[in-house]
Amino acid sequence: MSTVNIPRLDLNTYINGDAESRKAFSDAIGKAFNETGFVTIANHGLSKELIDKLYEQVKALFALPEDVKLKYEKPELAGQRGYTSKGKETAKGFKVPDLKEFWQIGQTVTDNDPVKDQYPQNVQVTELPEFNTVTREIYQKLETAGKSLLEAIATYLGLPQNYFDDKVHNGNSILRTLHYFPIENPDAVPADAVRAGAHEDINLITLLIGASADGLEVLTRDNEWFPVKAHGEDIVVNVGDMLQRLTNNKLKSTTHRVVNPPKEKMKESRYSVPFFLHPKSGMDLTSLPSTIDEQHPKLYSDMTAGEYLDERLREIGLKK
Ligand SMILES: O=C(O)CCC(=O)C(=O)O
Ligand SMILES: [Fe+2]
Repeated sequence: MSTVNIPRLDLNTYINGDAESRKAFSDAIGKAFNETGFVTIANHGLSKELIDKLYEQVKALFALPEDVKLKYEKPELAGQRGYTSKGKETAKGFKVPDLKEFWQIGQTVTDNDPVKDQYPQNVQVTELPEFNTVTREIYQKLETAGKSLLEAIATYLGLPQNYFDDKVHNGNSILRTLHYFPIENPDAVPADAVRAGAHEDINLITLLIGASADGLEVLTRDNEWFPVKAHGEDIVVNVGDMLQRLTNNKLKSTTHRVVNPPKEKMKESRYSVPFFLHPKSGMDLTSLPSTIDEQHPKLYSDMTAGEYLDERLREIGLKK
């Protein structure tokens, strides 16, 4: 098996570090994003207590009766808020849906904000008030950590440190709480059905809580699947297609998947919570001129983040 550069980086050395530590952090995240598209991050600002509280609520949510969960499903919102039941999302290019159910929480802005109309209201779980509050807190903390990571990436790309700030301020990010449900009858599962089929994320970067549970794998340059292991409460951060597009493939949106457990563990649930960091829909994703040259010809057409998201949601079956 090939070795893969997924370094463990300490975000505190960037946020509170001197110029030299900040540069070292930018260089390391840029190099890893160029080579494998993945890093793990320690000291991200989320305490163990907060993460434990989150998972307690996530488990309680998915343990609600089916009919209660279904009343929160909003196909008219393309699954972007509230509940998405089993069998709804299919990875691009796959025929069989993923073996998962999930709940999504979006951005909240003040009533007079120019982007207010673009964001549907979040769906509140009346049965679990604490679910609503803890996921809001997690959303805000991951958004803050994500902004620092984007600063470091901007520096690596030779852009002003604040390049992404106005683009992601009040952006269209999504917090997804995921339940990969127990498989009661492994023999009845179609051979090609997996927890999450091989895919790339749509957004700029993804911050994932809970990847310490087995199952997440990345596809290496040698076309081999390599397991991602996070230490303790560390989060996993990876490049999405929007950042890959902006950088004309200099930063790689690496294909990843979540495999099914061995047969004897199929009756166990797996939970995870990714935060898909999106910009506002108006962000221009035209590849940066500095990433285009004779060796690296321009690969993508020019599009805004909003146009691109629409195209992708149709491809994965969430938008009709
Ligand atoms: O559950 C995981 O570990 C990863 C989930 C994922 O890749 C996604 O939802 O895009
Ligand atoms: Fe993903």
